[in-house]
Parts: sequence; C-alpha cells; structure tokens
Amino acid sequence: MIEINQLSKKYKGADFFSVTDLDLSISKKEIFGLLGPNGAGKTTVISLLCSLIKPTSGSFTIDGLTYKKNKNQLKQLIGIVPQEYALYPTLTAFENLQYFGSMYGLKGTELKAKINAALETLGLSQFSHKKIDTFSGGMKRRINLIASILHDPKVLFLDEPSVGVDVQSKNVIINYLKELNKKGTTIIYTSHHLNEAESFCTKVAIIDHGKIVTQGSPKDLINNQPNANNLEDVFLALTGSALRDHA
Ligand SMILES: Nc1ncnc2c1ncn2[C@@H]1O[C@H](COP(=O)(O)OP(=O)(O)OP(=O)(O)O)[C@@H](O)[C@H]1O
Repeated sequence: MIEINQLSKKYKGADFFSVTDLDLSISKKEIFGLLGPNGAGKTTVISLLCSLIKPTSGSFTIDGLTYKKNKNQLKQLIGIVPQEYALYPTLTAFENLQYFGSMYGLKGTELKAKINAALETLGLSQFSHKKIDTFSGGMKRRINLIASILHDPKVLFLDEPSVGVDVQSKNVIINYLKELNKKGTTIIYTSHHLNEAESFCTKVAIIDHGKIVTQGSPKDLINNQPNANNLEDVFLALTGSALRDHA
C-alpha cells in the first residue's frame, strides 16, 4: 500500500536532516506504529506522506499514486488526524463535520447520514449540536477523527491520537480504528504510549534521529531483544535512556 524509497527531509534553515534515507514498505492490512523519542522525526514522516511538506530527496507511493502525478486522487485516498485539534471552536460538532465532509465533495443526505452514524459509533450523538469549545479533550479527539474519515479513506494517518484523552475515550478511539482496519483501512499512527502500541499495532518501526532503528511485529521485536519483556524494554534498549530535550 505504501512504498517509501530513500525519503529525506531537511527543513529550510536547519543544519541537520529530520528524516534520513527512509526506506519502508507498509502493506494494506497493517496497523502500523511509528514510534520514537521526542524529535525523532515521526511527525515529519507523517507530514511527508500526507504531502503537507515536500521531501528534500527520495520518493514514495501510496496505492501506486504519487503526489506529483496524482495529487487529487491521493487527497481522496488518505485521511489525516493531526496532533493539534483542527476544529472550529464556535461551530457545533455537526457544523464542523459538515464543513470537513464538504471539503471532500460530500453533501446532502449522504453526508448527514455518515456524520450521524460516526457520531453514534463514537458515543457523541447527544452532543452533535453543542459547540466544540464546550467539549473535553477526549470528545474533541473523537470529532477530529470523524472529520478525517467521512470520505472513507483507504489509508488513515494519525499523529498521537490518544494525547490528552481519558482511558474511556482512548478505548472507544482504539476500538473504532480496529474496526476500520478490519474493513480494509490501512492505519499509520504515531504514539508515545508503548503499551498501547504493543497491543494495537500489527507492526511498528522505531525511529531515532530520523532513521529507522528496527521494525517488525511487536511480538517479534520483544522476542528478538535480549531481556525485553515488552515494547518499552525494546524501545529503551535501542534508543537509550538519555533525555531528548531541545529548544
Ligand atoms: N518546521 C521545522 N523547521 C525546522 N526543524 C523542524 C521543523 N519541524 C520539526 N523540526 C525538527 O525536526 C526534528 C524532528 O521533528 P518531529 O516533529 O518530526 O519529531 P517527532 O518524532 O514527531 O517529535 P515529538 O515526539 O516531540 O512530536 C526535530 O529535531 C525538530 O526540532
């Protein structure tokens, strides 16, 4: 589904590469986790694959399409759930979702039915006509998610979808994503929650300093790392315990 070939990114004015010579192949059935310490390059990889930023070098295809040749098809093919809430605080949940659906050409009764079905599944029906600025973090995350899936993307990118949400909201989000994956959506997500990634992901890549240090199923990575009992042990063994503060 996704083929990445020697992808590199150096931001304008930066004196280092945020992503270096990334090669990765992600198949259709995966729930793929991009894991790494702060500043490892996870958001940069997602932003590149969503064509929000341009690569410095290298290339990738999604379902055989490239940004240069198939910009509009690619836009329809993918959904993006950004780290920050991309919602209008003074509009209601329903109005926000109508707006995002219309950006993908959806309208009328089809759009309304899709919004209502997703609100129902994610436990938000009764809040559909409340303004977003009255919502909790977990509710906003769920609306952010619905906004990204109304056009039925084949590939869904999520940048830290469970930040700032309680366990109940997190479970609803994770179960919803698992259902989407079962129905055929490829899921690529970043997270700092290694327990969550261990149970949720079919495959993960650990990246550090813009390079992949290892990849595989969580089970294989744990089995192959001496003295590792879980994914966090693997992560610490491969990325070290030094802090990654920067300003
Ligand atoms: N717009 C930018 N201009 C210059 N450097 C940037 C820019 N965005 C990110 N970087 C740098 O690129 C590197 C990778 O950043 P990125 O946000 O991709 O990491 P991350 O793994 O998503 O981190 P976090 O877990 O903190 O979200 C960091 O050193 C960061 O400071």
